Amino acid sequence: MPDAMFRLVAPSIGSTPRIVAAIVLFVVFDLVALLSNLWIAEQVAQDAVAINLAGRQRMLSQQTTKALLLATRPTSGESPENARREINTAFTLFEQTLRAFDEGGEATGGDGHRVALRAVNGEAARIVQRARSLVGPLSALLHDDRGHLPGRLEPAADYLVQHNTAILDLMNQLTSVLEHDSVSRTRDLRTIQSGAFLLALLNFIALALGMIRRHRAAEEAGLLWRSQARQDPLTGIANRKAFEEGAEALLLRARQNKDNGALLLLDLDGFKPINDRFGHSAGDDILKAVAGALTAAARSTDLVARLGGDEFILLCPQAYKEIDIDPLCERLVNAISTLPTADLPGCRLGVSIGVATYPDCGYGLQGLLSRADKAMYVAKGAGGSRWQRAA
Ligand SMILES: Nc1nc2c(ncn2[C@@H]2O[C@H](COP(=O)(O)OP(=O)(O)OP(=O)(O)O)[C@@H](O)[C@H]2O)c(=O)[nH]1
Repeated sequence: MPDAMFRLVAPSIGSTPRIVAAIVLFVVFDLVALLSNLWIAEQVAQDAVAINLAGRQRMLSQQTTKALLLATRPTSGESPENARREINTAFTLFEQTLRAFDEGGEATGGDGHRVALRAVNGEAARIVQRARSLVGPLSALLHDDRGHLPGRLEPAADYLVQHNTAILDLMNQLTSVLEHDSVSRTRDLRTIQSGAFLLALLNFIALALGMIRRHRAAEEAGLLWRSQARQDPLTGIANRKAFEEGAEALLLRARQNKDNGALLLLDLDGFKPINDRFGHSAGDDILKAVAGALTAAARSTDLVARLGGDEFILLCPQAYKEIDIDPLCERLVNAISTLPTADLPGCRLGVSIGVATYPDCGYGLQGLLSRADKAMYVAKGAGGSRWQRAA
């Protein structure tokens, strides 16, 4: 991911409180998506029941009409008693369902179980109210004072024949409006669900990016710390620890391959007077210049380090005795003795170099160091600004 985008999406999520906040948000968004899913399923189930019952109202209305006609104008073989029972059952169900649509409450489902209906609203409520006012007179005609079917049903049959089409039409409208409401309610809920899912996803991405960012920062801090722990803070070249690690690995390889090489231990001559006469910072500048001169003179495969004070060291793999080492030492002595000291009048800088070669002095780092140290003191004792190979 490009860095600019990374910064845009996860501006400062790397800190612990922000990661915790992002995890909490992730859980919340996911819960919203889950709950809206359950809510949608529940709504769809309730809508299906309501649509089904609205459809059944048409059938009940037809059934009541037919039974009323049979009860009032019996044809051959039809039992008026059965018809009266059917009127009672069908019309009671019809009325009960219409009331449940209007006021909310229980109705009887197709399988005889009780089902809870929500009161409909909007256009559906207006249709239900119109239907109830249309059915109201019929209800009065079909129930006597004790709530039973009256003896004479002709007025009810006439009323229903007259208004059945209108009632059927209203029940058709109710079914369509309920279907339409259900579709748009489901669509709205889906939008909420998709939004919650999208937010959860974005939050997850931000969270993941935040963690990557945190991981990267920790890695960078570790790298910086490791490089600082291996660097001489004044000169910027490797310190003793880094040199020892690198040299051990190099000498191990050299031992396995039976390679030649050399360890050069360097100690400046005449450094203390610079410090004493011109101050510590003038001495620091000299140490930095020496480090630069050594690095410039060394090959890219050589290890160059400052051991401390005015002591430096070089490990030169695959350096062949005099052929390579003498010219290198000469270059180093010249480079250091010709460092610009114009603003340090009366000071002469030089360097004494002790050289221990391998395999002659062995492949062990400590052995090479001690032989080079002794050789360096011989060079210094002989007046400095020279090199000496270990005996
Ligand atoms: N400016 C500066 N001086 C340092 C630093 N580390 C050590 N020194 C000084 O380096 C000097 C080293 O002393 P010597 O080794 O006697 O210096 P020298 O004059 O070259 O003497 P020989 O080595 O005997 O030739 C001491 O004065 C230390 O205080 C440093 O980081 N910066």
